[in-house]
Amino acid sequence: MWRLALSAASNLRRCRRYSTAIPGPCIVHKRGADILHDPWFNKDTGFPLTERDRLGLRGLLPPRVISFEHQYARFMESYRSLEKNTRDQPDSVVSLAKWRILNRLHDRNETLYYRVLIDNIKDFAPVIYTPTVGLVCQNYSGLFRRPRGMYFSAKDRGEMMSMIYNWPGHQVDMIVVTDGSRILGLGDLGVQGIGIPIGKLDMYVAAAGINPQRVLPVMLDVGTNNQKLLEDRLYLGLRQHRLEGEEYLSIVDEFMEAVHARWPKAIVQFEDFQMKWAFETLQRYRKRFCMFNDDIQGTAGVALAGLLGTVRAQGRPLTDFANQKIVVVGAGSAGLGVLNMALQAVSRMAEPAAKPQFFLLDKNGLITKERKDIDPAAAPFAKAVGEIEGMGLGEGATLIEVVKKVKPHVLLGLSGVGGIFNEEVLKAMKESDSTKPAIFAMSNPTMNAECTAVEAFKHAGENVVFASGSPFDNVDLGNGKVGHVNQANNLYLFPGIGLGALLSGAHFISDRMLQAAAECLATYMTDEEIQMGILYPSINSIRDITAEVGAAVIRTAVAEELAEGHGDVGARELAQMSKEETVQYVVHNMWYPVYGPLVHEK
Ligand SMILES: NC(=O)c1ccc[n+]([C@@H]2O[C@H](COP(=O)([O-])OP(=O)(O)OC[C@H]3O[C@@H](n4cnc5c(N)ncnc54)[C@H](O)[C@@H]3O)[C@@H](O)[C@H]2O)c1
Ligand SMILES: O=C(O)C[C@H](O)C(=O)O
Ligand SMILES: [Mg+2]
Repeated sequence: MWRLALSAASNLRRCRRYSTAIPGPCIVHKRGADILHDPWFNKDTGFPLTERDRLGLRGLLPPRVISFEHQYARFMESYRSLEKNTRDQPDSVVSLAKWRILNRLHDRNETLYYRVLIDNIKDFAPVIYTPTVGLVCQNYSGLFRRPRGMYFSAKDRGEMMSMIYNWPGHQVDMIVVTDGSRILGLGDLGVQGIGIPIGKLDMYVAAAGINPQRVLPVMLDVGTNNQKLLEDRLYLGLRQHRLEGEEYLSIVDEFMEAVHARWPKAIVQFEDFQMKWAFETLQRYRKRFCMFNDDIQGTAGVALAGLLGTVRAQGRPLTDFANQKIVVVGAGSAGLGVLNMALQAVSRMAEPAAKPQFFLLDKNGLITKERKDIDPAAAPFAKAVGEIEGMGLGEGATLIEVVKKVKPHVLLGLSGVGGIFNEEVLKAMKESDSTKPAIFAMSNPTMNAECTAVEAFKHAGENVVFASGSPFDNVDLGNGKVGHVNQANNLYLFPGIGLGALLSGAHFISDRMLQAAAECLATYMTDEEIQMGILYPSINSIRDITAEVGAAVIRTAVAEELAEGHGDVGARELAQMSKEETVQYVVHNMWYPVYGPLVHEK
């Protein structure tokens, strides 16, 4: 039954390539230059003669028809020559030049753009995503040429319900929204933070096969507290300090209601909100809308999968996770998200009396119950002083003191502070109680990483398991040995969480759906890979892992009776699918960039 629905769905999808959600003839209603200027329809020199004739394109293009493959090769050639020609220039200049050439293609021809992105994801992810996206956000006002996505500002109060209809796409499946208040580890970048939703949604298209016509990057511009930006004459956002309290929430409320009114089934991913609003909005909306916070929940799942991998790497059973001493540096949305999920995992796998050995530090050092004005979200992880004074530790102990005294199995950074795992701290990790100590320097972009891969292997020893949020090259340890670098980045989960939630039709995203996503990622790697220190799959197989994660999310939604189905495939059909069939169903729903016909053949 669902197979029928599947083939109907895939026919419809082919049709949708050019006709949005409306079934019927796959014919473009635009003509002439309007088609060439629409990146969704544009094929550049690839329009066949029949289309040139019938769509009023004759004479608007050079006469020779160039195949898609040829166009692809031409683009890659210009990209490679740009790499060659900029070899001696500073990294930031090269990165921005690469971003520009990709962005220009994105603006002109989406089909070709997404194909080169999918096929070269390992090379291009660092350009459209972390680390270059950070640089792009920092320079956004100067780089701005064409708008992408939607901007709702504090000045739009009361107007959002009508503004949302200004978006030209009929259907939106996936929205990534930010208020720009904590962009990677770069702080408050105001309206310039729009680069993050754009980059995340590019990953949604590449990894999850979300149709690019159905994605919507959103900036909620409620002002900025970044004085430099407020004084920058090129700054494109509101020149006012950030709204606070109820004023702030009323803007986010209005936006969420407008989105829900127009696209009730769209998934909304909150991204790079400062901690207080990250937690507050998650709590406020998570049962009312199908939404999640990637920095809290996506990051947690990826980190947990990596942490379970480090237990396997030590040759220990997974239940030993409960005994791992984990030092988390950074008590923000990401660090607390990780600890909350790790706590849930411990309580699932260990004796009820098991006491997780988590140590949490923020900018004021080790957090204990003696901490004044402790953030309620951090309170469950604050150490009782009696528990640690025997180790010679107390409130506010420094990172080096904690590492020396605790001898942790894992040192995990989500602090946003570059280089905080300095030589002394890394050397202290040599005394870890683990045979394979793990160092996770998860802060982004690269310059904010707590340490580099080279530093970790050099100072903490060659047997460490290393992961970073932004990519580093593997490290040559000499004698043919390689120090493997893992990218512990939420990109391994958010596309599958979003796609799984969408296809399940669940009206909210439950903890168990998120746990299923993390467990799926954790079990993806073989023992052999794990032994080599490889905790996550290659980013080249991101579509594959996303299909598995998406299926795990759907199956959990079904098991929890939250799934309502999507399109032609109802809850009952989802429930009848085997695990493999669910994966196939997800794969079938992934959009893939090819030039489709724009006119009927006669
Ligand atoms: N790899 C990933 O997938 C991933 C996901 C989410 C966030 N991140 C990164 O994590 C970082 C933090 O994100 P967040 O949302 O939690 O930010 P946040 O602002 O909510 O939290 C930052 C935390 O770090 C602490 N901190 C600051 N300076 C410190 C110091 N010197 N020593 C110890 N702690 C210190 C702060 O007190 C705060 O608790 C960012 O760089 C972000 O890019 C990475
Ligand atoms: O954007 C990323 O690369 C990961 C994460 O969401 C972050 O905020 O750093
Ligand atoms: Mg983020």
